[in-house]
Amino acid sequence: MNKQALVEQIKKKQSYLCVGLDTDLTKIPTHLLKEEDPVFAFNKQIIDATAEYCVAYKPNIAFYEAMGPRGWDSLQKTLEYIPKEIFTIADAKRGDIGNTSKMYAQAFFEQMDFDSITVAPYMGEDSVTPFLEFENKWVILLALTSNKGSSDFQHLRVDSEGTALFERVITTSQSWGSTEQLMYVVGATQAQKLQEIRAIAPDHFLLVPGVGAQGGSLEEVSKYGMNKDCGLLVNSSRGIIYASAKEDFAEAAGKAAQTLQQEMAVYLGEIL
Ligand SMILES: O=c1ccn([C@@H]2O[C@H](COP(=O)(O)O)[C@@H](O)[C@H]2O)c(=O)[nH]1
Repeated sequence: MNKQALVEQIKKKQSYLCVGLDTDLTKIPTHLLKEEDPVFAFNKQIIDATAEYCVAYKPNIAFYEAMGPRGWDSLQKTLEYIPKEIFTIADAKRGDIGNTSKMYAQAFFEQMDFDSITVAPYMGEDSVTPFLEFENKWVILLALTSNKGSSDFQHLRVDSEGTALFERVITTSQSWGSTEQLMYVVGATQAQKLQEIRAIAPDHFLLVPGVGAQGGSLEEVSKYGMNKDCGLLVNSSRGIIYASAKEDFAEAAGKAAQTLQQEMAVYLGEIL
């Protein structure tokens, strides 16, 4: 999907919500365990209930890999079920020597037809560029993550001017790909850094996980992170898909997604 189509969806739906499909067999309602593919049965109902409120879905690949071949099958069925106009993110956090990254890129962009993949920047340019060789496919590079451990490396000062490693990741990688194919992950729990990030990356889309279960503020993320195109995809996984553990789980997920979308419409009203 290209940037124009993504921005059009955001305008049309008045939403920059990404629903995280982190489907865990131990957390889904027990009546679904009788289904032939409980994970797909769960995801299907979640997608039906939330599609009108979101512009992206982000299955975290770990939840599917953890189930072995059955998990990959559930992932493929889920991907095929997602409406074509909705942006898809393989949250896989890959990246390796170029020769291997090329294979990861083929797996997620050709075999599975995801629109984007999250990539770790740690191995540098030649580990990232193989993912950038696919038309209308996106790399979402980890910049400043939402977890506590982000302070172990990402905030380290890398020069005498006090530049933080996450800032260097952003400035250096900008020459690897355009704003039409490169986004950055910035955790919602790091909203206080968003103004600094916008100063060095005014035009890139940011994928912002951490609203909901991790306590990030949608208001702060929107206030400091939006750009002229919106420029944000804000993810919530557990806060939406496990809004209820009972038979009404899909209805509850739809309501949780709608609540976030309605708040987003207010913030979007100020710029689009
Ligand atoms: O910095 C990061 C990068 C990725 N994630 C992923 O996003 C979702 C968040 O799930 P919640 O249930 O809404 O907390 C999950 O897949 C993480 O692996 C992140 O949280 N932070």
